[in-house]
Amino acid sequence: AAAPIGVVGTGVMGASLARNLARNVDGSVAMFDLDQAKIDAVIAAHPGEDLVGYSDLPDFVAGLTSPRVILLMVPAGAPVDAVVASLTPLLDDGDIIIDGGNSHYPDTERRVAGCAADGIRFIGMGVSGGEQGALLGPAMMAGGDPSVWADISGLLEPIAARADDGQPCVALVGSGASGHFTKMVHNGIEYADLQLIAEAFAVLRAGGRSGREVGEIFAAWNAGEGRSYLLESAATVLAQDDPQTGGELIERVSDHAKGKGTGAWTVIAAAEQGVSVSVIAEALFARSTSSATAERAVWQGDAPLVGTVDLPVDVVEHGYLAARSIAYQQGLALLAVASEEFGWNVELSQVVRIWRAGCIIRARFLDALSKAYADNPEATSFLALEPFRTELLERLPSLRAVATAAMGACVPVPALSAALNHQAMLMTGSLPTALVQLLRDFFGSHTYERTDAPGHFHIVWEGDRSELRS
Ligand SMILES: O=C(O)[C@H](O)[C@@H](O)[C@H](O)[C@H](O)COP(=O)(O)O
Repeated sequence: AAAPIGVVGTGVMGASLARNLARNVDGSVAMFDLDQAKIDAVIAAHPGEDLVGYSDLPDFVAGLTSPRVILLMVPAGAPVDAVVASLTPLLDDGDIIIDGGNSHYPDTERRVAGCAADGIRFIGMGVSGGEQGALLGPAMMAGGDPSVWADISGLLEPIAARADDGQPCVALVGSGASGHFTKMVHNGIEYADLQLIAEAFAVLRAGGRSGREVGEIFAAWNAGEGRSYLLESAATVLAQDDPQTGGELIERVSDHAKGKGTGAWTVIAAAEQGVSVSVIAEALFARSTSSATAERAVWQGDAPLVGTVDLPVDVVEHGYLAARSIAYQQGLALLAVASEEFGWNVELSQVVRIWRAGCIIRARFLDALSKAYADNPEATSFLALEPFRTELLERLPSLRAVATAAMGACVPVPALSAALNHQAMLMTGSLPTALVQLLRDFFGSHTYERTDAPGHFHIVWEGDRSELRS
């Protein structure tokens, strides 16, 4: 019998999603890969799972029910365009292509329009959760036409992660490329939280603890209000022995951090939208600096600056939690501004509801956050809403203590301090950026605004220094 859905790509995510679908949809799941051996390997490894493999694209397309639903799980960029170009001539009006990879949202906008011209309905959908998530229940953020969603939601809801209230962590978050933009922001927040955990790790280690001891502290934090997948994962990996030396694995892992692009895209989108995602940006640049081998080598001969940091563990915990909430707020602010800019009608309560399970940035506080957004859909910042406002104000002294102590001991904490600086700027009545404005007027006649009169003003700096109003 023909399959209700087909998956292109048998990599980690593609194969895991196909198997998850095979367990949850009525009928078989078609899988396509140019390499028949890869297909055979996946199917042979999972006998009894209703998977049908193809390495001939026309056969694969013919093996699908109509309207055809094809989920692409291939690397972002040219591979997606190549598959779409091969599929298009084989598909009929109304057939659906879902791009489930980490595609860049402008590419998705282009592909939606391109496919529409051929009568094909293209939808971009962010999928989060890694291999285990894809297999057992990912979080999925789709963006596009509600009529397309109506045709695919029945296939996707059964495979999605379930939050504690039983709701599937999948939805149409908005129109256009909002699905991939939401996933990009998810990844940006992931970058920030990974870096914040790494900095908390460095501060606790600078207090003379071993990696294993810090792991136990993270396990304790994970048992509390800060509960999250990344804290749980940090506790797990820090408890890992090195299979080669028997010592702590963390001691043998290179500190050169890599990235595949979604963090950079988030920072670029934020710069274009005029939104500060400084915590995410510092996390991105920390990866760049960690991998600046030649420049780091220049300083390796000099005496290390790093001193010791002696702080109560709960102060570090509260500092970390404050910075984490600021990173989430920065990401969600970017999503709100972009949704406005592009007319996507993204509801933040819906996005946060999806992030409660299955995805990498899932965390306990998202339950309360999705409720807070549902009650306050127009909220500018969730940190202005209770209980988050009071929590942040209570934790800010800890964030200041951690950032100050760390910087005093030259333990690099770019993300923690970015969070502190960002919040401090929001809470400061008059910022020194007034001088930036005046200097821009001085060297570039860019004009400035006054706090006591509407309009734009300019000083005739090279003349009689009179003030002109425009
Ligand atoms: O949500 C997820 O399942 C992950 O975010 C996933 O998408 C992937 O692991 C990231 O792309 C890693 O990104 P970097 O390689 O850039 O760290």
